[in-house]
Amino acid sequence: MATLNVAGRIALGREGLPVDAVGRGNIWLEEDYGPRTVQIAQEIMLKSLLGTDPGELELVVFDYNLRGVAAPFAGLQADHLLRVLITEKELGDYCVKLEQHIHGVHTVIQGRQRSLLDFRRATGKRVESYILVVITADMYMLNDHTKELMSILMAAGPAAGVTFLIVSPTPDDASVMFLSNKCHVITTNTSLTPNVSANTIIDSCADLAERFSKSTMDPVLFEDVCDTSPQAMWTGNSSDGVTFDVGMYGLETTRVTIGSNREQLHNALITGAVGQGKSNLIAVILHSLCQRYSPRELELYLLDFKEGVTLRQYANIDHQDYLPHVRALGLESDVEFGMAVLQHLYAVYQRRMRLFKRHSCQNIKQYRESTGAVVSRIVVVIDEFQMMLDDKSMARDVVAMLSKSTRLFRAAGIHFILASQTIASGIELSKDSDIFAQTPIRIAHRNSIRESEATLGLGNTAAADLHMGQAIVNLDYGAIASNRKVAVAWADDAVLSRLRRNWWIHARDFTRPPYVYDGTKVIRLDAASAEMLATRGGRPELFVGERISVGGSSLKLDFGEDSGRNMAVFGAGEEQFDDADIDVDEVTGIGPGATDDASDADADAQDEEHVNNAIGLLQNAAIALALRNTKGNAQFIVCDLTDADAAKRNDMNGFYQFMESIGFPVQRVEGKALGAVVNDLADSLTSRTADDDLVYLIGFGLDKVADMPKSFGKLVKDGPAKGVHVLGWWMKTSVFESHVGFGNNGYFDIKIMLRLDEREVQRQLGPFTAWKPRANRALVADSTYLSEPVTVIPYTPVNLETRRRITSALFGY
Ligand SMILES: Nc1ncnc2c1ncn2[C@@H]1O[C@H](COP(=O)(O)OP(=O)(O)OP(=O)(O)O)[C@@H](O)[C@H]1O
Repeated sequence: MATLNVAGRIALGREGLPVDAVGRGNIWLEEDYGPRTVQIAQEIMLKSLLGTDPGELELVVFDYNLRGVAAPFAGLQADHLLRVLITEKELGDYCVKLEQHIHGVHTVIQGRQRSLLDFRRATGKRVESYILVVITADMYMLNDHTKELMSILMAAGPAAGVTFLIVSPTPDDASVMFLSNKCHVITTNTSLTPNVSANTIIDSCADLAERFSKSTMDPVLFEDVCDTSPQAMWTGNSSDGVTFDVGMYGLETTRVTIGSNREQLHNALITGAVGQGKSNLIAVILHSLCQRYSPRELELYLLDFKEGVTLRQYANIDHQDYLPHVRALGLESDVEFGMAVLQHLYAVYQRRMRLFKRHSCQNIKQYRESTGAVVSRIVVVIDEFQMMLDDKSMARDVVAMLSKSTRLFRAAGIHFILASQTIASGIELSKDSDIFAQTPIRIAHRNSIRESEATLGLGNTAAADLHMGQAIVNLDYGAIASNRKVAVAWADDAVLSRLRRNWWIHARDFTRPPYVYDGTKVIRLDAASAEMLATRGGRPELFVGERISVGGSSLKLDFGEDSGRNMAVFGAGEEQFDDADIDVDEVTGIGPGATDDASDADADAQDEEHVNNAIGLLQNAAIALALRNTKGNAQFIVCDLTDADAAKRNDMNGFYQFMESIGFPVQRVEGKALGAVVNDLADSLTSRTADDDLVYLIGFGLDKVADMPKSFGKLVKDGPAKGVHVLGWWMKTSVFESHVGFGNNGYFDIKIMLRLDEREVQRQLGPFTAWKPRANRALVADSTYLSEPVTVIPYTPVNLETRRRITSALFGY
């Protein structure tokens, strides 16, 4: 239970002069410009602070006369318990804020008590907080507008917890009497001997800051705002939107309904500086939704553009249970996955709208009401969504897609909650942009004035004055009058994880775990083994990697006996690192004395950071072609010109052994013998018959071939239609071009780009192809089967574990 101490009345000086203070009355201390006045003012400030619970009283000081009145209190600034105003303009602006603050306190009290002090006492709750405004100025010199505003504030302030301490001469001057007569006046003649020293103040402030940091926050509990009882679980119907809980506004629970046809609030924006409670709020929103609606009524798509730690626990990673409402989870999302989710939802939107139309309905609510069928609401939460705009080359497309999504998808019951630390710098998200216009729900945690205005609207700086765990909830596009300062509920994971487990137990039989996308995860060929083997014996196919999509399907490419079915991989397959100091044995874990049988040693040896994607692409292409070949009519000829280090790191030995173990021993060719092999293969083309084996000539690191015979051009041109295909990796496209010869570039249908210059990419794939090389990504073009290049997470080189899994899928052991 909260203690509610407040320095409503203090005793001043050695004489113990009683004065009404915090939440009760204003004080006018007549200024005589001597040290005593400052000391008395400081004593009032200190006693107000010490008599009130730590953190419950904020000091705001406008020391116009430079009396140094705030100096010993400086230790409070870090905790936002002291605010210093420097110019008269700042005082004027602050008075406007105070007006809003007092208005807000009145809305909370709703006339149920005469003052905040009485209201707190009656309810026993820490509703709102107190402010002591200290002004040292010759009040008659302030401008009339400020004085008029102050007169209103001084009259209304104390009842709303705002107290003024004015240190100014001549309280009986006609030009200021309308102010001083709202105060208890302490004149210069009052017999008062100050009894606190500057040292006492400094020490007391240090102590106060310490107590404040240790004080239990007395948070609003999740259970206080959301009915977590089993009876309340999944009782909600999402036909007309979904309602989530946020926290307490005074004595009321703040709930927000998103997607209702009546209120027309379809999307939300959440902002807040680092550590001010954004992640906590998202957890509160998600769990209150999941408690209220069953997975049939509500589906979630959750994307995190940061490290994705909070979302991890909603997936069945390292444990069995998962959050059954979630369809897709993006941990460490990237723009491509963000866009893939939006595309996926666009398809859902189109399907739903077609369905509604068939029943002559315009939106989800009408459809549900007229048919009685259940169609879920979909809520998409994108944390740090502004990071989707960081890549300038894609920002325009992302904004267009987000605008479309926030504008259209509502009719299909799809709503967005966009969260961000910072939006002020995003020009694309300026207040006039469509995304903002479609996002009436604004929730702002503490932030800079600029961010507050960016979230709530020009002039609405309320978020700059919040404490951690508080938020301004505004359901009217940020209109100042609609600000509500809400104490956000505290999402204690002990409580939430119990709920999640319970939901899972109830839903595991009719839900699937969410699809989890982790942009940094290493994916290997075994992820596709079921698919690869299901149609074994069918047309030859290459398995390249995982598409960036909801569901993460594999990208496979037909590799049958048709002209052009050759594959070229371009660019560095790994980040260049300075390997001069790196001991290969250390990197691979294979000691000098270790066996040459790398296949056994490799499992832990492949340093995932340093695997080579080009090598992986070729290895995996060969394995997929071999695995799917049930006739046993394929020859694999490999020329590996990579250095020994790369071969070891990417376990070429293990690869050869595996090919042999599945019935396709690899014929290995030295670099100097490659020309002869190429010549022979080219010569053999005319006499090849349908009974001849398919031939796959695979070259790793072909840039090293200085004297590629001219017949290579003939081979790539005429080979595929006769069952002879080339799969090669070149670092440089210029070397590739000189190898294939003039006019033969087009006989490589499949071109895969890794780390190489965008100009080189454009030379191969056309001037409008955008490609920024990144770790763990490849751009795949297939001039026959893909309408445009596709970004994939390429399968990395096979390791022991992958080979075991594939073997067991193949042979059942
Ligand atoms: N409503 C609340 N009540 C009590 N404590 C809270 C509340 N919200 C946040 N906190 C405290 O603040 C800490 C930071 O909160 P949170 O992680 O949600 O901030 P954030 O804004 O998401 O930060 P970041 O952007 O760094 O992830 C929490 O660990 C918690 O201790």
